[in-house]
Amino acid sequence: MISVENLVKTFPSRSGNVVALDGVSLEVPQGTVCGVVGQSGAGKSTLARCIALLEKPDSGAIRVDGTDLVRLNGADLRSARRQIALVEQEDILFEVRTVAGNVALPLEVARTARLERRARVLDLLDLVGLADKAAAYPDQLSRGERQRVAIARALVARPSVLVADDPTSALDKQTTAMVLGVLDRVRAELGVTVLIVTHDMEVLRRVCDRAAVLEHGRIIEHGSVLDLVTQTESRVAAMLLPEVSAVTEPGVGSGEASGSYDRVVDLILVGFAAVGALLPEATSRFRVNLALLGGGLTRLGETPVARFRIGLTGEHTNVTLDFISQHGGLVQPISRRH
Ligand SMILES: Nc1ncnc2c1ncn2[C@@H]1O[C@H](COP(=O)(O)OP(=O)(O)OP(=O)(O)O)[C@@H](O)[C@H]1O
Repeated sequence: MISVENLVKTFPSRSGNVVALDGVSLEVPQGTVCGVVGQSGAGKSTLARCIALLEKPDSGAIRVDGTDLVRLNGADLRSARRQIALVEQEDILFEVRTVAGNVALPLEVARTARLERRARVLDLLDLVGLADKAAAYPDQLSRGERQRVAIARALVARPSVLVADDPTSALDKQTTAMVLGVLDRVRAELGVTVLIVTHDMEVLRRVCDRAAVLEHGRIIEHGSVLDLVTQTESRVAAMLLPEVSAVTEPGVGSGEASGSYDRVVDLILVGFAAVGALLPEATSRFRVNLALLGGGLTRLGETPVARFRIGLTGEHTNVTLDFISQHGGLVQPISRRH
C-alpha cells in the first residue's frame, strides 16, 4: 500500500519557486494499479520521482506499508529504495550485457547467490514473455521488448511498489498492448502495488483499478475507475467513456433531442448485467420505445461499460428511467418534451 500525505515539492527557478506538488494526498491499496493523469507540467513525473525516492519532497509523508520514507536516512533509506522500483519512458539497458545479464543486475548488487539469481531471472523473463531472449543483446530487441526487459529488471529484487513513468509513451499500439499485458500479469501474479504516470487513455482503460487526476500540482479527482466513471462532471469519465455525440447508430434517432422523443437521456451502465440486460428489461416491462441515438461500449479492465444517448417514447418513460436508476444505471437528463 502506498499512502501519500500532503506532499509539497518546489523547484527553484529564476522567476521564483515552481510549485510542482502542492499538497498531494493519494492512496494506492496493496496489489492495485493507479494511473496518474493530467496535463503537461501538472506534476505527474515529480510525484512519481518523489515516490521512487529520486526527489526529496519539501514536506509531507510517503508511506509504503506503513513506513514514512521521507524520514529515512542512511542504511534504512537504501533498504527502502529496494522496495520501490522505477521504470521510465526509455529505460537504459547495458548494451554489453545480455538480456538475462541486465535483469540480473539488481541481484548482483544485492549479492544474491548465483543459483537463486538464475532462477529469479528466468522467472521474471518468463513473466514478461522473453524467456527465449535471455541470451540476446539489447540491440537485437524491439523497443517494446526493451521496455519489458526494463520491467523484469525493476521487479527482480521483489519490490513491493512499481512506479512507471509513462512506460508506453514511445511505443506503438500493438507494442503498448504487450507491455500492458505484462503490467496486468505483474499485478495478478506478484501482487505488486503499481503507480503509472500516463498520457495514454488505453493504459487507464486496460490496467488501472484506480485513477488520480493532477492539475497544477493538486489532485482534483481520485478513486476507483469504475466509481469515477459513474460520477457526473468526472474528468476520468470524460476521458474514458465513449463520446455520445460522435457516434450515432445509423437509421435511428434522427431527431436527437429535438422533440421526436418524450425523453432524451444519457445513460452510463457498468458491468455485464447492466450493459447486457437492463435496457431490454426496462423497455419491455414498461412498454416504452427506445432509440439508440449515440454513444457506445468500452471495457475498463475486464468490465464492460457503456455510455448511450437514448430517446424514449411512451406513457411510462419516467418510471422506466427510475427503474434503470434503481438497477445501477446512471441517468443524465438531456431534454424533456413539454
Ligand atoms: N528538476 C526540476 N527543476 C525545475 N523545475 C522542475 C523540475 N522538475 C519539474 N519541474 C517543474 O515542475 C512542474 C511539474 O513538472 P512535472 O515534470 O512533474 O510535470 P508532468 O505532469 O510530469 O509533465 P509532463 O506530462 O510534461 O511530463 C513543471 O512546471 C516543471 O517545469
